[in-house]
Amino acid sequence: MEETQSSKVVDSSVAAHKCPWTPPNHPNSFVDCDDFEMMKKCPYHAAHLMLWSRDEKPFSPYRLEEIPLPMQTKILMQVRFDGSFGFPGGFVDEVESNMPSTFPEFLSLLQQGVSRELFEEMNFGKDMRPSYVYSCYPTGKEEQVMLHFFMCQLSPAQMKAISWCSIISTSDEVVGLSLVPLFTLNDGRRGLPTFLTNSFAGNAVEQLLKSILTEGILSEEEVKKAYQVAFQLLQKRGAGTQAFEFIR
Ligand SMILES: O=c1[nH]cnc2c1ncn2[C@@H]1O[C@H](COP(=O)(O)OP(=O)(O)O)[C@@H](O)[C@H]1O
Repeated sequence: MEETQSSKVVDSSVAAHKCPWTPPNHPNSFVDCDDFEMMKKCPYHAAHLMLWSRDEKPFSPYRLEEIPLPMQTKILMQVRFDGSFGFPGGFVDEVESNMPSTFPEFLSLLQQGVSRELFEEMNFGKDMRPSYVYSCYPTGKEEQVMLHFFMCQLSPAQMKAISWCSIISTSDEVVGLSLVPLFTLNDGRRGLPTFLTNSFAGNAVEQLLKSILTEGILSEEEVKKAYQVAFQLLQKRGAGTQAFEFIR
């Protein structure tokens, strides 16, 4: 099909976040989408948000002295009611019931939706305007959900405040908060590889890895290695590779 220039979303912030590498052996294929005409045709839209911060001074989380390089970055994920990990966010009903005609309006609704979800789930960030990263959809599903991903960099103080805010949140969809271990310990498996063997909602693991790469938090080599070790760990457990067969 021929693409017209107008149907393509031309947005420099999207190009800036293009992932240089897609995880191999990705059993669920999620296809990147930057075509607004296609987005408009999709009946369901969900938006999720990665909150992260960069501390000036490196720190060793969990008082583990064996961490080869102390962490400087914190990435927040949540443990959902179903036991899987994901980012704050959810379905954005506003775009489903009233699809705007332009991409900027559409983005603005998604931003409002994801901030509203964040506030509901974590009691934080009501008026936040997070940056758009990219959109994609899962293939091979009858009911199509377009997944839109946003990021917002917080100050270290805001990041600290979040855990307090979430304690008083009344949401029953979130059962815990977690920082992502952004290191691999000397045995080559504890840390990020082990974290990646958890179950993740939607394409959260891909969103996480893309963000780590595009923000230069870890090198491509480190991310690839962690992903490969996680995959081997799951196979060794005889548990298949469920963590990579994302939950919808
Ligand atoms: O962190 C995430 N990243 C990507 N997709 C996710 C994440 N969490 C949930 N999803 C997917 O987004 C859609 C909406 O799920 P979610 O549980 O967030 O919505 P809800 O809270 O509005 O019910 C589902 O298709 C789910 O698989």
